[in-house]
Amino acid sequence: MLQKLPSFPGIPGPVVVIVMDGYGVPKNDVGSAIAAAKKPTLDALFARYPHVLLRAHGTAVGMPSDEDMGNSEVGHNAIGAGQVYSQGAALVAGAIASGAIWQGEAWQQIVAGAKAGRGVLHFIGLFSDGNVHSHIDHLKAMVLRARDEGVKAVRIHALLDGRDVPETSALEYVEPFEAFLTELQAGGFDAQIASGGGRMTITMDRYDANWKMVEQGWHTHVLGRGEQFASASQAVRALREQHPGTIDQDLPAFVIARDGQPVGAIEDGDAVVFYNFRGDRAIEITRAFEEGPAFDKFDRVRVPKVTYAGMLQYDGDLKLPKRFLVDPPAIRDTMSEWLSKSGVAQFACSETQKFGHVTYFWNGNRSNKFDGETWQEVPSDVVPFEQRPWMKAAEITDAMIAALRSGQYKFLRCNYANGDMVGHSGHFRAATMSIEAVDLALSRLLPAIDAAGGVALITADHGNADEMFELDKKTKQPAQNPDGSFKAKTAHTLNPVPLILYDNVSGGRLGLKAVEGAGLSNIAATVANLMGFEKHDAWDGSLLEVR
Ligand SMILES: O=C(O)[C@H](O)COP(=O)(O)O
Ligand SMILES: [Mn+2]
Ligand SMILES: [Mn+2]
Repeated sequence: MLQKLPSFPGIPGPVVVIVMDGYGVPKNDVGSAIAAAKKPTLDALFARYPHVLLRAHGTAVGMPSDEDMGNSEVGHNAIGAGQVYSQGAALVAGAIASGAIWQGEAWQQIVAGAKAGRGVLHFIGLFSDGNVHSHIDHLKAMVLRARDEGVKAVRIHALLDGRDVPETSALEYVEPFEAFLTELQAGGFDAQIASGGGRMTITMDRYDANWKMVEQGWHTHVLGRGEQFASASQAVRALREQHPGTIDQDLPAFVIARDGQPVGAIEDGDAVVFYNFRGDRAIEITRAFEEGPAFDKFDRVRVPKVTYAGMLQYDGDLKLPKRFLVDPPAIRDTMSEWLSKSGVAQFACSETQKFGHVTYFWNGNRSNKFDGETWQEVPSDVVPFEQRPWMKAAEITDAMIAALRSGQYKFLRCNYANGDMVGHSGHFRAATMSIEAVDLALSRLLPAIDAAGGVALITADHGNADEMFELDKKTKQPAQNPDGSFKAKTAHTLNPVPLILYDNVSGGRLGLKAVEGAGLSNIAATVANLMGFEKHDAWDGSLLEVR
């Protein structure tokens, strides 16, 4: 049980944490869909309520360096755990640098598995240096090590990014990598890219939103079925010509073939490493490889008997995958666990695309609930979100209002996906509308919090819609394409995020302290204090000021 604060009994009603996914605060408003949006509710919040800025990127959320942007996993982990853990990106880089990864049983089984079969080791994963789900340097290190350990053939199944890195940057990764593999071939080692496709087209679905993507990925990587090309760089060029204006993340699948035969279908006796370290978009394909005949998400046609490993364990409760190369961060003492132990009934809600963020990531990458938690998922549309920038903001709000009115919950949390999911599309106008949808939602939700005698902390997990164009490094103005159009930016930003205390119950007693270096990990303690609890010892400090 958390201890009671001696000096403050807590607010009368519930505490609500509202995460506006992808809502950063930029230094200047050039290219900010947030600045361009009509958002009277948010404007009033910033004008009239206590607020501070929080760090949401780099080392403040456990990334290797302050050059690394934040992302939903590390952001929600930090909010939910109240602590900063070294995250997958840093853990994998460290395990490679120290060599610990090669000593691990999982890597040794992968190499032994490949050698015992046809001698083929496959790597499937996101092909960029975005460092959100994966890093291409990790892939390179594994290819080299496999060669040094005597694996005969490596096949790479490359998911094109354009979402955590510039939107049409695929060839900047593919071409040097092809050259790198060609050099290795000279030594008699057979390494090739075997298949691929845009990450939003195949394989990397999340939270059961669209298993068709995974089915298509299985057909591409495992069965070797699909449109054939001679190389990955040729595939990218040809597909761009066939689908003008399509950015990397949305490019169709491709298969590399010689004489009509796929060069890297996955067969019995092969070894497979899914080299993404982040779990949300790795779980479904992992299930397809690991589950037995009861698997019913799609018809796998053929299920090769392979030695399979994930880069990390993606779900600690489901033990998924069974074999993994690097231990995930051991996230302990989360806010949900300790509020649960303190008898606080908790409600969590988002739409499918962010549902796991506000439940599984929030709870330290665990898919099981703590006692007293209720989770509500609003099904997301399965469309490109620039076509529906309002997404399910209204329905999430309905669910939150109903939960508040029920009087059952002392702590509620939700995630509005809009700024992030629409921000990733690179569509400026749609992104402004996405922020307007969140603003409208807040205008309905906040009065319901007042009616319940509660307060809200309104924040975000990282930026996205706050910078919709790549900025020229020198001029800080939007960079231009040769045809004069602006270069859209689809990735997250390095900007801080707001923390607003919406409080109409304390009569002005409550405020927020501006603390140098404060970040997302300071929210849990702030929530605890608002409820009249001391923070857990493991949590970073509270920002609540009680006058
Ligand atoms: O998975 C994604 O959609 C992006 O790589 C990162 O977005 P998220 O961290 O906000 O989910
Ligand atoms: Mn996010
Ligand atoms: Mn995002």
